[in-house]
Amino acid sequence: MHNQLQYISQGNTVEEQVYNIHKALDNGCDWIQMRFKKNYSDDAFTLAEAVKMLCKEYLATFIINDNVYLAKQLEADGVHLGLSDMSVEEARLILGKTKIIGGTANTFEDVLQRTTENCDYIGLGPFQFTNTKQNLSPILGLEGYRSIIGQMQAKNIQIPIYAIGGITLENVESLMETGIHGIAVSGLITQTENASQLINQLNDKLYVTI
Ligand SMILES: Cc1ncc(COP(=O)(O)OP(=O)(O)O)c(N)n1
Ligand SMILES: Cc1nc(C(=O)O)sc1CCOP(=O)(O)O
Ligand SMILES: [Mg+2]
Repeated sequence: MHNQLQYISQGNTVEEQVYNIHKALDNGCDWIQMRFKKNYSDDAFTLAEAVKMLCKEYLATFIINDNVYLAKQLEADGVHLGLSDMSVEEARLILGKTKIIGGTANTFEDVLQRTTENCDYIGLGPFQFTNTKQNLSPILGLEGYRSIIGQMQAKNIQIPIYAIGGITLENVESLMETGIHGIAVSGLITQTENASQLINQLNDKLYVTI
């Protein structure tokens, strides 16, 4: 089963992105989503090459946001697709059966769609307000996760759910209690002054052994 903590990278330049991703890897994050909104530029290819090498060095999972062709070209471990990105079906034809294809969902109806499309996981959000992404869908909050995951359980839908959107360390335990599989975070890890302590604390709350 997939790791429970995904770092979604930030940075306006290749250098900023590499710095932030290296910091996350060097402090214990083992699943990177390269999210570089100049996605179809030469810089994106340069960045993806560097991130692929870093993830190989750290034995981390490497997926790319939006750009399926780049993921294919770099033989990344997979992609994350939003509801207005390439279809999961088309991405699966391009990437093949062994690659990870994650999909965004904002409602239970989206979850049903992602399940029908056979996504490997769902990024369900936004949990709360965040400046990291523009044009957010309606905020879900804890009640939103409880409602959607309750509907999933009623229909025995078992696709892994990752909460995303404005997540802080204080939110993790209550989010995990809703039944999510894990979390995807961006700003929390990018902005921390103590990445090692933060990532250890996040992992302690995520990988709780009963
Ligand atoms: C894990 C995860 N969940 C959701 C998203 C959002 O993807 P998308 O809706 O395509 O928006 P952009 O990230 O492309 O702005 C994600 N990237 N990762
Ligand atoms: C990339 C993304 N997608 C979201 C969604 O709701 O689909 S929220 C989001 C931003 C996540 O970054 P941060 O942890 O800094 O809030
Ligand atoms: Mg997208």
